[in-house]
Formats: sequence, structure tokens, C-alpha cells
Amino acid sequence: MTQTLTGPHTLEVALGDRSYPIHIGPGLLGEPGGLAPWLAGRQVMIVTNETVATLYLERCRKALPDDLELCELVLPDGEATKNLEHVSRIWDALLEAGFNRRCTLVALGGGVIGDMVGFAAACYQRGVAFIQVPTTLLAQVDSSVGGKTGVNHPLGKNMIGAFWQPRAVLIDTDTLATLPPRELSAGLAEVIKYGLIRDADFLAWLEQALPALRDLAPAALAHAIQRSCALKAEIVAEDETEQGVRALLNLGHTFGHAIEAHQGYGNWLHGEAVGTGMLMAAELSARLGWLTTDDVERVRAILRAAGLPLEAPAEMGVDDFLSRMRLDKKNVDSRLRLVLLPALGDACVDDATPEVTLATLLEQFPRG
Ligand SMILES: NC(=O)c1ccc[n+]([C@@H]2O[C@H](COP(=O)([O-])OP(=O)(O)OC[C@H]3O[C@@H](n4cnc5c(N)ncnc54)[C@H](O)[C@@H]3O)[C@@H](O)[C@H]2O)c1
Ligand SMILES: O=C(O)C(=O)C[C@@H](O)[C@H](O)[C@H](O)COP(=O)(O)O
Ligand SMILES: [Zn+2]
Repeated sequence: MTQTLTGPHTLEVALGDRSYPIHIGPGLLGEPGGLAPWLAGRQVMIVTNETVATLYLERCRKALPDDLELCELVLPDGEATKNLEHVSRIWDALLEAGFNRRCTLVALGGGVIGDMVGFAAACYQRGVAFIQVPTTLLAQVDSSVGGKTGVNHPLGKNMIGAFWQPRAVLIDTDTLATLPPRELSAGLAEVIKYGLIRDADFLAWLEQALPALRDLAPAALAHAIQRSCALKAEIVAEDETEQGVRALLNLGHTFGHAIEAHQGYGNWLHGEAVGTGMLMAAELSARLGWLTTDDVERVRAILRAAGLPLEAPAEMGVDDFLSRMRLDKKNVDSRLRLVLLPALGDACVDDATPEVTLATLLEQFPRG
């Protein structure tokens, strides 16, 4: 597979009159007025968190025109803040500023900020414009694209939310220079996911590119981000509200969301839980006679090379998994629907996994 250049690159999420661009490249946030084309009016609020504000708020201000009614809201950091209380703080700030339906929210940060700001935008005065400016690898390859917005509930991940598309996604790849290695690995889990569900060539490329990606090599990162966004944009354009193929983007998430909720949001990073969940899905696929043991070892090796955990939490028993998994949003009536792998590079949704096979996998999967 040929690598694309590191310079600016634009993709489109094709959704008719709600289509929007994904701009990818180094230094995009530094371009004066670069966010101007997607503003709905003069009222603009940048929402970010304490960590990202210190690093990138000034740059984001510069990407906006001068003649605005500009407000800034800096929320606390962390997955544990992804709840209605913090979304309410966004609504409070919008009302206190007197913002109307022609306002625009700018989500500057990782997936937590993006999901909350998108949900705040979806509900404020029944829907206002928002722009995604993702600053983590995970947000750049996944959460900023596709319009899934929302918050967690103590009983389940992303249980309250809405589909609400951004007006644009601006990915400044320079922001990854400050990302802690653990967060980079978490983002790589979602990158690997695309290879596993839809693109065996990309998976093979990743197997050799992981050291370069972990070293933040610009060409490798640019290719990983562009290919991930292209695959996600294609799936979202086909199935915006997850009636069919979009569910494949949930590979590893039925297990992963159970881990995140059980462990208390933030103790396991989303990408870490998804990585372990993908290994569980691969093991289950092998038990159903689909993947070979060599395939499972390839999955284990690529996750290890990405620096992701390969064992489930020690204190999580079979019932801890099953009770959380029974609340999964993909389920129909009381039937579990799991994303599994008939082959590497090909995924399906399965609702016929025998309970005993699943329970045995959950029982025997390594704990750390
Ligand atoms: N909507 C979707 O389609 C979708 C897809 C995948 C994940 N998600 C959600 O995204 C969330 C995870 O996102 P995340 O992994 O970005 O986590 P995050 O938003 O918590 O960000 C991770 C950490 O990195 C910090 N950070 C952000 N940018 C930085 C930078 N450039 N330099 C240094 N530090 C930086 C943040 O402050 C935070 O501490 C989860 O809630 C998950 O459910 C949503
Ligand atoms: O965009 C999607 O669709 C996804 O499933 C992407 C996932 O990586 C992401 O974690 C998403 O938030 C999970 O959605 P959920 O519907 O399972 O909460
Ligand atoms: Zn995810």
C-alpha cells in the first residue's frame, strides 16, 4: 500500500445537504481565520478542557475571525466528566451569553469534549451548528467523524445521546506532538479496528508501521489518519444512524464498554478497553470456527505492538461482563448482538452465538 503525503488532505462525509469536510494536515489550527467558512453566525463558543486549553486554546482563537461575539468555556478533564452535569454547564454558558440558534460551538479536545459538545449542540434550542477540532489520535480517527454524540450513564456507556453531525472536522496533526504515549496507544486501538473490520491491506500495513506510528513519524501518522477517516466516512455515508453496516464500527465495544463501566469511567481508557474487547471478539470468532489460531495470534501481536493491554480486569467475573453486555445498544429484545470476525478484514454482526460459548470465553479469557 502506498503512503499518501503528509501535507493537507481533505475528505468528505457524504450526507446530502448535511455533507461536511474533514481537513487533515499539520498546522491547520495555526491558519488565521481557518475556521471561518463553517460558522453559522457571529456568536461562537469554544468549549475545551483544562489540559487542552493550556496547549491549544490560543491557537484555536487565531483560527477564528476577529469580529465575533466569542465565548470560551473550559471544563475539567476526564472521562468521568462525560455526563449531563457537564453538558448542562455548556447550556448554562450559552444562555448566559445570550446565544441564539445561529451560534456555533467549537469542540476543541479529545473524544470526551467532542461527544459532549456535539450533544450540547444537538439539544440547544433544538439544534445548533458545531465544528469538531479533535486533538487526540482517537478523536482524529474516530470520534470527531460521524455524528455520534452523547454522555455516559453510571449503568452504561454513551447511553444518553443523539446523532448530530458537525459542520466540519479540522484535524491539526501537529497537536499529537503533546499527546501522552498511553493516549496514543488508545487511539491506535480504533485505527487497528478499521483494518480488522474492513481493510486487510491496511491491517498488514499497520503491522509493520506500528513502531513508526508510536514514534509519531509524520508520514505514517498522516496515512493512518487519512485511511481511518476515509473508512469511517464511507461507512457513515452508507448508514448514518446504525441500521446496518455502521454497527461494525462497534467491534470490541460490547466487551470494552462493559469494562469501562465496571471499572469506573476513566480507569481504563476507551481505546484500551476496545483493544482488549477486540481480542475477546477475535477469540470468540475462533471458538465459532471462523478465525484460525494464527489469526488470533496476529490480533494479539498487533495489539501488543500498539502498547495495549491484552488481559481483562482481574476483578471482572463472567456475570459482571454479561450483565453490562445485556444493556448494549445493539441488542434487539433480549438477544445479544456481537460484532465478530469471519476473517481478518471482514466483520459481521452475530446474534446466534451460543450463550455457553460466550460464557466459556468470558471465563477462560486471561485476567491481569
Ligand atoms: N462519537 C464517537 O463516534 C466516538 C468514537 C470513539 C470514542 N468516542 C468517545 O471518545 C472518548 C475517548 O476520547 P479520547 O481518547 O480522545 O479521550 P479524552 O477526550 O479523555 O482525551 C484523552 C486525554 O488527552 C488529553 N488531551 C487531548 N488532546 C491532547 C493533546 N493534543 N495533547 C495532550 N493531551 C491531550 C485530554 O485532556 C485527556 O486527558 C470516550 O468517551 C469514547 O466513548 C466516541
Ligand atoms: O461511530 C460509530 O458508530 C462507532 O461505533 C465508533 C465507536 O468507536 C465509538 O466508541 C462509539 O461512540 C460507540 O458508539 P455506541 O453506539 O456503541 O455507544
Ligand atoms: Zn470506540
